[in-house]
Amino acid sequence: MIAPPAIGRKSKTPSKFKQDTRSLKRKRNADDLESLEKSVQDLGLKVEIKDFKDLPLSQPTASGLEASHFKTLTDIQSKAVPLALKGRDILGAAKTGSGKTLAFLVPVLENLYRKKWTEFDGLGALIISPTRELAIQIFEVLRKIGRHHTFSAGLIIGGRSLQEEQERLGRMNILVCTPGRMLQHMDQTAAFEVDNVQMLVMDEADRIMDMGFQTAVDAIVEHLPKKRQTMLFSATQTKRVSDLARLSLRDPEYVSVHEASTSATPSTLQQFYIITPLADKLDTLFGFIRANVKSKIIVFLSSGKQVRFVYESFRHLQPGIPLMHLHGRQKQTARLDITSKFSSSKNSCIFATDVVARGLDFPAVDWVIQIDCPEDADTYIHRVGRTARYERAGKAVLFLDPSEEEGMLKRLEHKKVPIQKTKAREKKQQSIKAQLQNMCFQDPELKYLGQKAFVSYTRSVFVQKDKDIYNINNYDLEGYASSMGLPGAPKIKFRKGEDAKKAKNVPRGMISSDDESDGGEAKTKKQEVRTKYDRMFERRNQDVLSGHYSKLIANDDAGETNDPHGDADEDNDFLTVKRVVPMDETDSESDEAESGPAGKLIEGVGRDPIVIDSKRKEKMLKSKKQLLKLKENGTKLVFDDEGVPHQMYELEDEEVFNRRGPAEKQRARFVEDATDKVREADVDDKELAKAKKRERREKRKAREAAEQAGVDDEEVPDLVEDDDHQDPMDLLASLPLDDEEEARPPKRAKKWFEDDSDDERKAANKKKSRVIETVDEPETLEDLEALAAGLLK
Ligand SMILES: Nc1ncnc2c1ncn2[C@@H]1O[C@H](COP(=O)(O)OP(=O)(O)OP(=O)(O)O)[C@@H](O)[C@H]1O
Repeated sequence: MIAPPAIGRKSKTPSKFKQDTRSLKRKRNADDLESLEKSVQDLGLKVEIKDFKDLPLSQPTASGLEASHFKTLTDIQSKAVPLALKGRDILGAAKTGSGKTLAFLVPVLENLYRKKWTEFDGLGALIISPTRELAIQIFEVLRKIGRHHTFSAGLIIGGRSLQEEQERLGRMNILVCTPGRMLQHMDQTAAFEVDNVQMLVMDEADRIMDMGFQTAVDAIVEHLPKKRQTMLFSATQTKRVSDLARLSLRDPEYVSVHEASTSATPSTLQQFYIITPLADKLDTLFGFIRANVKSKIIVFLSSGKQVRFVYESFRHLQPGIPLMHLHGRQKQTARLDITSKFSSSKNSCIFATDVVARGLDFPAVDWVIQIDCPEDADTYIHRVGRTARYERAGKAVLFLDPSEEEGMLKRLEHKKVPIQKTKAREKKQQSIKAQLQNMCFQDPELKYLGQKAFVSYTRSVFVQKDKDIYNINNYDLEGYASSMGLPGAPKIKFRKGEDAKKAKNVPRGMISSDDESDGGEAKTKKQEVRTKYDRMFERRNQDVLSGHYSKLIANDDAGETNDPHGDADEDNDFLTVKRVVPMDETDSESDEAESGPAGKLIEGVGRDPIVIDSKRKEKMLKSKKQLLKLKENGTKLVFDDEGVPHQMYELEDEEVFNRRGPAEKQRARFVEDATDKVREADVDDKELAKAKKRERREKRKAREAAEQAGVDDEEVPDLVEDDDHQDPMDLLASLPLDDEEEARPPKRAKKWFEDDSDDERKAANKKKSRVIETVDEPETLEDLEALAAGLLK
């Protein structure tokens, strides 16, 4: 300790005093750090620590926790935090909603703090999350409990320009990121150094280690220093997480707090399943939502298209509760907006894909409904984990097709998931089939969406690995299509050997679509007799669907391929029907629709047949003018006196040609003759120009003389040249130059965003204008990052 200044001594100057105070503070901090480090070393691992105040934590973390109202530790926290503070590698597994986020964030802040990490030390901790939403959530918790620290923290999840992110990266001490984006930066951002990273954390590690993310994670880990602390957390510990050699964990501590527990899910969670044939599940779901309008509900579906169809159709049916939808193909801004709206809502129902299944912490969710069976028991556990979080109560219902019951129950039992059978109340059941049919008839876009949803659902079932649960032949697909309001089930051919998990993570565009098999053709019941109504229905929708029609309707002649990316909204390559049509088949769409868009090869004269493999070509064929471009150019012929046609330029007989001398001489003579002709013509032109000039001068003189003499215009012979005789050169000279085109309205620069002034213009051009999609930067993300700067004092 430094002794206080003795009384009576000569008082110090203010600057000297300031210096002393600073060094005093520094010394005290060093002492504090030393004693903190000692406390951490002495921390016994046998005693269970209940309160955060009993942990050897720095003042900034302690006050951050207190300000966020975290007092007592959860089970996973009390086991994992002391170990992690001591620098041990951790493999943590604990039930959903049990507080894993703090279990790694507290050690991240503390360990960097004790290492006296500053902005000059660069990146100290990297936290990887499988989804953007989860990354944002982790970042928010970090911001809350780290508010009194001086570290800088960043969120690297895409959604803004790479360059913008690059500028920030160099300054970050703690990064929360998604694997793909992180890897992109490691490869492309020169100033981004990861050599100093002390801690690597993976939240929802099993998902990150899933197929698809594996390569990205491997590459990231390769960039990181070998000597570091690694922590993996998940709600379900799978074999893959235990396969740790590739992550170079050093003698990791397995912290699995609920291993001995009789259930893998929180005890406050009530779980039910209901047997509902595929063809009835929309009815059952609607009945359920109608009966629970005063609740907060999450409904899980298998694909983005399923989500969109159910959302759009239920919205029209107005069940009496606010509806939302969330899937991976929405823009980042929309996703953030919806997530926060659902978080703050009291009663609402959100339709979602597994993008929200992991880690997301929505407060006070009453029900989790899984209308499409999850791909495995782990996914089931993560989905139901969105309710009954941190000691709250919650309920979950799983819809099972009769064919899925046995297999799924076996899997759940194996994973220690207690679930009871229940039944929907007959009274509450309500069929919405007729309404959906009517809606699809009225709204072709909805019908199209339904077709896509049907296809993506069928595909999702087909690609499932667990054939004990999923067998495409067991489902009543025709009945399902009809329950969606569709006039029939689109026929689909599938590809063999697809992996559902892999397909989920692989980026679009990486899939080849041509190795198809007849494998499991969608089971369609006996061909129903098509009524007049059916035909009318199909015809009515052709205008809107024509572009999509060929992709969705079965075609036995032209091959169809199945893209495993049902989620891809614009997956035009999903069912691509390559048609070969004659060039003049422009009006044949309706006929074709009646008979099915069968592929025909019509050979155009002297030209290859046109293959319609893009929207652009299809559009082109509709316009005669455009079509002309595709046609062969005509040949101009000259007829002689006998009426015999000749080409415009016919080659002279070689002998006649040779008789006139060698080719080189003939060429020289031709050039000479041509030069003479041009010269003569030039002389004539000059003569003519001179004469005209003279004439104009004379006319001008005569006009001036007449004006001086005071003669009326009428009396003067017509001296003004009429337009017909105007000199073409003068006329040319009078035309505006390119850059003088003031009269012409300037072309509007292309805009990729809209501003306020656009509103007025749009209102004026309402009918004509095309909607320009806004490509806004995600506001909430910016806000978040601005807030993160709060960490950087
Ligand atoms: N010590 C604590 N005291 C009070 N509340 C806590 C504590 N730790 C976590 N919570 C709260 O519990 C909820 C769940 O925490 P968290 O999201 O970390 O769970 P999780 O285990 O990561 O869940 P999942 O496996 O679903 O990702 C959060 O709302 C969080 O604020």
